[in-house]
Amino acid sequence: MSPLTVLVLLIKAVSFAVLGCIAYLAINPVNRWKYSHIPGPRYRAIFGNLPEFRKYGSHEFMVACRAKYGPVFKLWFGHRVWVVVCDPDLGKRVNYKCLNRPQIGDALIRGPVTRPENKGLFFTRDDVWRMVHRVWQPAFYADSVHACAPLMSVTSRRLVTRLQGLAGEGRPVDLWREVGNLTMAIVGTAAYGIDFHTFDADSATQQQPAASSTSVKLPLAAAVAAAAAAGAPSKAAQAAAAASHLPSSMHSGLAAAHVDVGQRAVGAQLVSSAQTLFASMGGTSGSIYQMAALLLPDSCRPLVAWAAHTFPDARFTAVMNARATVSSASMQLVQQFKQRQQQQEDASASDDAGLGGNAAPGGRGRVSRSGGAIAPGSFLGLLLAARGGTDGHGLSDLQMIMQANTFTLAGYETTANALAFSLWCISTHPEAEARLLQEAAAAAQPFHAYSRDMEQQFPYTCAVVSEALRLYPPGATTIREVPPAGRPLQLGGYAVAPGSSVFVASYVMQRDPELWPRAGEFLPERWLPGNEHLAAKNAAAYLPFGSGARMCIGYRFALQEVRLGLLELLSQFHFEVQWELMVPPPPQPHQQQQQQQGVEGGAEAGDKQQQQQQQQRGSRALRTANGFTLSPVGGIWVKLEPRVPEVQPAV
Ligand code: HEM
Repeated sequence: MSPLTVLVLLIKAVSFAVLGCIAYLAINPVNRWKYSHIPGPRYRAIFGNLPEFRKYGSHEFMVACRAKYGPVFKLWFGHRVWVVVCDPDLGKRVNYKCLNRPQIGDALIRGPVTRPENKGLFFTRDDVWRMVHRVWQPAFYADSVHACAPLMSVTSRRLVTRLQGLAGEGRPVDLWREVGNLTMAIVGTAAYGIDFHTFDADSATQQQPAASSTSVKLPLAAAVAAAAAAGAPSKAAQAAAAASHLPSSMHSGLAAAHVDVGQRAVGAQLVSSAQTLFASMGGTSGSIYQMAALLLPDSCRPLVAWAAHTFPDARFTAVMNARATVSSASMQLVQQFKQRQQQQEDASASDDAGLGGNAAPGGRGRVSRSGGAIAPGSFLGLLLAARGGTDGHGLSDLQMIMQANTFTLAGYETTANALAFSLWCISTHPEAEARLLQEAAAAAQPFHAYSRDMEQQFPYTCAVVSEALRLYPPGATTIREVPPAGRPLQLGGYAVAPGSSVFVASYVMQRDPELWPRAGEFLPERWLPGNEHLAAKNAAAYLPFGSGARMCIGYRFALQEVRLGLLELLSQFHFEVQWELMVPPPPQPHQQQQQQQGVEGGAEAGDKQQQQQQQQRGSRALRTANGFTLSPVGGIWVKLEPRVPEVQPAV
């Protein structure tokens, strides 16, 4: 055979292989057959239901699918199938029966962080999850959380001071971003005992209204050049480099050159990086590579990861930089903590026994443990004291960094969204605002003094938060994987195959008119005694923090933070929503159908007027996107109106 013939044969073979792959992806025979018994929208090659997710948001598209297909249906995310459950009892079954989440968050990650023992709590599985969960738990015992109440109030008041300054300038502010500065500051003090300086005028994240808010300022652009010239990396730098997928020399440079947890700029860097990471994790928003990794079968992931790391686009680079920033900060926190620990051990070796090796707030002194609870700022002490790492002794630097990353990110985004949504609900419901103010005014300050009995002392405030979390759950779905080695999971008459990804659609259930009286209305009263007629018809229809063993570990902490933040902020300001700066919601699938029917059927003038009114009301709604979390699109723009005590509304 001549070389030319071999070449031609080779080209033909490769062409056939490529065409075969494309045909396989387009037809997707295995998944279509495997899930053919479950109802849902028709399969569309390559993209699946991605266009609908982009147009309406996956959460609103699920609402429409629930109405059309019933409580169990499937959706197509490219090649992949999601089985979606919108029934409270079935949802509970999924969350309680399945322990693990599918590995959907880290499609392009390479290196040691992909090892099961190095994942953050959210993505750990099986025995590693059990070990890591046990390590985290004391930080969220009731006593540990109550101990954080004063610093939550004090930090909220620092935001009040910042907002007072901004109010003087008279320009609108994005409340969502402002409360993001607050929740990141609380992570700093409550978890690490460190002031991240998120409120400093020269540090706090600057905001622009919707049109320009999509551009992300990269905090590391300047540092990368310096990083490249960095010297030999430390062990912890190598660990952090692995966590962020940058060469360790570069990472050690990043740590030295740019991210310094002792510096005032760190707060803005962390907030900006967290925003970049969450914005990219939605599946419909990240880089082209992230999208491809989610749409294509698992077998294509190594190829996509190779392409992403070899020819990174701007968004992928931004995500990598953001990961580097967060990991670099965690790395320094761990290093500093260990140094302080060592100094303390040297200074008082005789005190060591029985104290558990934790640091007090800010790393000064020792933590007092009562009933297993820990003092604020001691999270790293828990990690350091942990046993059960890979060598059976303790957690490695990389494991500690990954857990710290998870605390920082999980503690920032969801809580910021929950507080922003609560403030938005109150700002658009004056009667609820008046009632909340009345409750706040009746209590002696400081609010945090009541942290142990918030529900007795501030029932209406707590009801507002519960109702905001019902309408706008930052975790709009919980996700589980049917155990790959087990039997199919029976869900409402459908056998769901082992290894399937199942989404429990909290957002859909929490707004379902069959499950909630006056489901679409913001009615805090439904959470108060005497209003049982407004309560959920099935308690399992409410799961803003998930359910089962994998439910949110930080729920108590988050509720306390949001309630105190709400009281502190609302006692000082009325927030006037700036509608002209808000991004209007798109027509929803069901509304669009109704409109089309109206036009085709030659609707009367009265109907048109009604439609217009509906549209106007719709444009006064809040546009949300469901990425990794549910968040307000383009922010929540308000004018700050400081309250003057004598004009506080009387009820
Ligand atoms: C209002 C704020 C918050 C909301 C709405 C929220 C919601 C959720 C939801 C829905 C889940 C998944 C539960 C499931 O799959 O059943 C979750 C898990 C988790 N949350 Fe939160 N969360 C909030 C605040 C926090 C805070 C402050 C932290 C603290 C660092 C935190 C840390 C975590 C972690 C580590 C997990 C994974 C737990 C595990 O898998 O064992 N969350 N959260």
